[in-house]
Amino acid sequence: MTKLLTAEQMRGIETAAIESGSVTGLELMERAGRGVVEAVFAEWPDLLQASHIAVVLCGPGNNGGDGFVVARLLKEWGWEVRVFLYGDPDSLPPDARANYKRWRELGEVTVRDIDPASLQDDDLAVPGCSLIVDGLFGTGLTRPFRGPFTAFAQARDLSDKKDVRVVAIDTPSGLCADSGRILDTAIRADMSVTFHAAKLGHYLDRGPSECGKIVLCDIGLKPGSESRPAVPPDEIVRLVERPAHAALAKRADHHKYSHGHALILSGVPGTGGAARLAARAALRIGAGLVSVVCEDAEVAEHAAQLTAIMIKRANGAAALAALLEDERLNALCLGPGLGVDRARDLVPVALGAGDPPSRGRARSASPPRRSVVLDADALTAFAEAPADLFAMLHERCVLTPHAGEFGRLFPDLAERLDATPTKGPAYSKVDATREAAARAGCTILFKGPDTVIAEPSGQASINAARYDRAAPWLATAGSGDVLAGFITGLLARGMSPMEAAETGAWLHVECARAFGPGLIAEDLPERIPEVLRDLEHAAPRRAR
Ligand SMILES: NC(=O)C1=CN([C@@H]2O[C@H](COP(=O)(O)OP(=O)(O)OC[C@H]3O[C@@H](n4cnc5c(N)ncnc54)[C@H](OP(=O)(O)O)[C@@H]3O)[C@@H](O)[C@H]2O)[C@@H](O)CC1
Ligand SMILES: [K+]
Repeated sequence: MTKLLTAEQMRGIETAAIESGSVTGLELMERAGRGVVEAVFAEWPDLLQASHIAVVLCGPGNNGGDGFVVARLLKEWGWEVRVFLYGDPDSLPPDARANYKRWRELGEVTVRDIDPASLQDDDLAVPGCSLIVDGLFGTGLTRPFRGPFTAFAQARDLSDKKDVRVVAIDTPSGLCADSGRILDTAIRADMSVTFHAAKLGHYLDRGPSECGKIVLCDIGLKPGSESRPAVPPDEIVRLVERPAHAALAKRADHHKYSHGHALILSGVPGTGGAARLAARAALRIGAGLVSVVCEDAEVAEHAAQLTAIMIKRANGAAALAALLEDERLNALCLGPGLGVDRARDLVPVALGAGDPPSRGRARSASPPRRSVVLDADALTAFAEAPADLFAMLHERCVLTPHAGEFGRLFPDLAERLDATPTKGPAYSKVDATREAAARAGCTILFKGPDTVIAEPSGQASINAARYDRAAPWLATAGSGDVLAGFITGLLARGMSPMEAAETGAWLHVECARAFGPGLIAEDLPERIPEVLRDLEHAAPRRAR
């Protein structure tokens, strides 16, 4: 499991380790600085071949302390190093001050007031500079600050070397470690070296754009003891990773009904393509049977296009309710191409929230807990009255909003997420998705390149289509319909909502990456066989 931490969680782990006596803060800082230098040489081996010139920008906290360690190590390597401290040397925290003093035995420090009005940026134009080290702010960024960032921008622009590289210590300064949001302005790094575990901000929002490449440096912090972990496991956000092949494999002794029957509800004639995309995705991901549900007038359109996928007729809410008396139909998908009017009629029935409104019968005492994915129009249909939807949702539901749909159902959360952050830690997409899941009472998958998945218990994960999993071609019409279909198919196969959402999101990105440029939504389900084969080959071989 790849865990992602908040700044506070990281401080908790650091404090627990120091208090246990297993390590000192000074040792951690030394390992952090050394890790940065090793990462620089590993990433840019040409810098090893001769001595170079570096500019090291240090801030008023321990991030600055790491900067002084880096400066010392580069100097010992034979480099010429120019160090700038933004802050008062006498106010540095103890470990940073110790490293400031060690550096001062080797070289000068240009001290700057952190008041931007006093900046003398010309000094930063260091001829021949090959490397800029950003040690201004890390996990302790609490508010927007422009001064050193202006200075940094000038250092980069004024450098006469066009290939000057920028390494950020822990996080690019100005980037909120918890949310990936920028407090006013940020340094853009080519590489960010972070310690013990990546932070949420490395993967959320603007994080991936500002961090360059992420390098994880082990500074020897041991996990907390099982009985008293420094961070409760439930509070840790996970990065969604490659699913186990066993979770997706089919057993030889199973038949099609062992893998469930997924229903995809479709809309008026001419809009059925989205439902067919979702249905194809559900079938490819391994649902035993998949049916598109439509009204009489839409049968011809679907029949002309579908073969393995069946067609079931249901003219209106009462007919759907009758259809759903068959309990083998265990997963439903509503939304892709459904139309908001039809969604308003059918969503309550799909959720087992009583019979169709027109019949007016009392709500069933124990509605069937069938898995239901709501996407697109099925979400927009409740924009005027989200509470009505939340009252019907249950624990087997998954909502898959993009940012616009999220804003329609959770306008207050979206507003907080959209507001310009004025202090750190800023409100994050993880915060918003967790609150939304708690309010809705079901799993929420909040789409984007930084897809966040959360369930009402607070468990949360990020499926990042960034860094080495970037999939820009996923931004194409119908891609969301396919994702909804993948999740529905996995639910039909018996996965929990959280597992289905995570696995579906991971496979969605993997299929896009397997296809590459030129991808359209139709291509995504067709890549599933290749992706499943790769998973099988990556799985550890069983002992004979
Ligand atoms: N945790 C670990 O295990 C390890 C951590 N390590 C390193 O420590 C880093 C965290 O150090 P940190 O906590 O001292 O925070 P840091 O980012 O240096 O900034 C705090 C200072 O900045 C100030 N300040 C903030 N915003 C400001 C603004 N806008 N404008 C002006 N000032 C502002 C803030 O002032 P205050 O808010 O207190 O008034 C405070 O003085 C971490 O990222 C990693 O690099 C490693 O050594 C290895 C082990
Ligand atoms: K930094």
